[in-house]
Amino acid sequence: MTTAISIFDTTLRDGTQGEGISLSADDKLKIALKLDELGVHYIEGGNPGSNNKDIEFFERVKGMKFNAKITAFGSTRRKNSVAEQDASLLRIVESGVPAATLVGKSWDFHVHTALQTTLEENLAMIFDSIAFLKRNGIEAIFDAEHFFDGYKHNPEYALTVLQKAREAGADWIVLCDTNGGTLPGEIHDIVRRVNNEIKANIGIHTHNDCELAVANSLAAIQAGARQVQGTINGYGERCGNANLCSIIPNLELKLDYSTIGVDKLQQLTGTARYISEIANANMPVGQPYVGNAAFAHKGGIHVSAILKDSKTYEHIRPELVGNKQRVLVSELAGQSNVISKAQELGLDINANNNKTREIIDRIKELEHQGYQFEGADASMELLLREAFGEMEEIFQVESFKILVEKTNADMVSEAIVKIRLGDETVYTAAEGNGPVNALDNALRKSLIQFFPKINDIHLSDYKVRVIDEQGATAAKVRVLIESTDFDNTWSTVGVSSNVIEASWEALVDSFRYAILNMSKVESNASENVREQLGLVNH
Ligand SMILES: CC(=O)SCCNC(=O)CCNC(=O)[C@H](O)C(C)(C)COP(=O)(O)OP(=O)(O)OC[C@H]1O[C@@H](n2cnc3c(N)ncnc32)[C@H](O)[C@@H]1OP(=O)(O)O
Ligand SMILES: CC(=O)C(=O)O
Repeated sequence: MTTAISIFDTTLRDGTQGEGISLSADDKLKIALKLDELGVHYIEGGNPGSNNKDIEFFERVKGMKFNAKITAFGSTRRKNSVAEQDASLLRIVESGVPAATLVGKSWDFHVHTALQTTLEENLAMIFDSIAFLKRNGIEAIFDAEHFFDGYKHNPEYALTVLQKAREAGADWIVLCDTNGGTLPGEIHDIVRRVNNEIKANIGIHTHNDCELAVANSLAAIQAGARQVQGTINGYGERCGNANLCSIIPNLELKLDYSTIGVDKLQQLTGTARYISEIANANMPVGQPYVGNAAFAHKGGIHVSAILKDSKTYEHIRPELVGNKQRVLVSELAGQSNVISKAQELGLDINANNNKTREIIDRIKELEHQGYQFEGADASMELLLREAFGEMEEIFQVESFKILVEKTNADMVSEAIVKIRLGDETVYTAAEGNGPVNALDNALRKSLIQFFPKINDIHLSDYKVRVIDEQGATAAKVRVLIESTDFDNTWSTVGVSSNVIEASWEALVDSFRYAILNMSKVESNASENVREQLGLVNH
């Protein structure tokens, strides 16, 4: 019989205390709906005593149906006052939530220094505030701030704090490692002792200042905690909160606890990426379980083995958390990487094909020159298709020219591009706010008449990296361009000692790739041009 662990998500509250994370009420609503789909049990939406955005969020969720309990956050009443008149507690009641978290001090040092009150008054603040929530029919979760530091300095007072919260009717007592400085062994030991002393539902809330928030949460659960608080992608104050994207699968797949269930677990990667988009925070590629590289294999020896059995280099099947295996092709590749990539693209290859060795040699040579294909999936696909003779010559570049004019008021770039499509030669000119933008506009203008869907494509990222720093302004540069058509995103690479040429190379690859993929699904090119380009299936 597996033990159930309650998952308490505080992405919308403690997550927004992370530097660079700021969510509108709309964003919060979208994230709350996504978290509800994932199956977390509590969604802490914010602090209605803090700002109007959070008040708006709670107003808007009032009429909506959630499976999770929408939870409001606040602190115990102010010192020397009464709970019934405390603005923050009143806002919580007005927000109409079924559950609320109240943070209270459990470290005597904080009572003296931060609150500047007596130990007795702090106990009264905790008791009064929890009792007030309970009188208003609200489930009360008590977050014992700095509990572990408090327990280490004055265990008797820290335990009295918990006891007070319990006497007032707290439904959960959550032990917080607020400063994130406690180690897993200490957490395990202290939670076990608390569990023996206090008859209550115990929870854990950790921060990642020693990069131990996940380990500490697991240690607490193994010592008897039954609720874990954390955030998606580990967003949160300073170094962040415990990352639920690691805690949930560790509990479900490694420790045999039940949380959201193994079916919902498959939504984890999608949820993490969706929330990172809304939060406008890039996910680290190597983020465990849900990162793009969590199951990406680069070394030739690894790839050779995973093709025989994925378990050789994967601790779980990526599909269990909604992620997928990826094979990267780079200078560290062996023939297995190329075979795998070619098979993924539906190209006909086998281990004895001499082409494999030629392709690897070419990739290694290009990477030696400065190309980097692991971050340029589309350029890699074009290279492989070309090597296999499966690449239609969609258009040929005959020439391009750029003029840059500086006037008093402005700096304008103009590009003139000459390309051949089938037996037509197309000249176009376009302006842009810089030379690359002008080239992009001119190339787009010449292609759009044949492929109207080009209109949907735009550059979503443009990165330049100096490869040979010693060459200074004569150094080689690598340009990586990311393009998107809203449904798909792809990346291309160009290398040259001239930044415009490198950008042009990446730009041309991006359009070639887009048109190639359009032709597979639906092309808007006129029949005549499609015929000439060999894009028509006879
Ligand atoms: C561990 C945590 O993450 S706790 C949550 C932290 N999150 C936030 O602070 C974000 C939201 N906070 C806010 O919007 C504001 O800080 C507010 C609205 C809560 C308070 O704003 P202000 O009234 O201007 O006070 P300010 O932020 O300067 O100081 C906090 C006050 O709360 C008091 N306080 C701190 N913790 C508690 C507590 N657990 N119980 C009661 N009072 C507390 C402090 O002693 C201080 O009081 P003081 O002004 O008498 O010194
Ligand atoms: C409550 C909380 O966020 C903390 O103690 O870290």
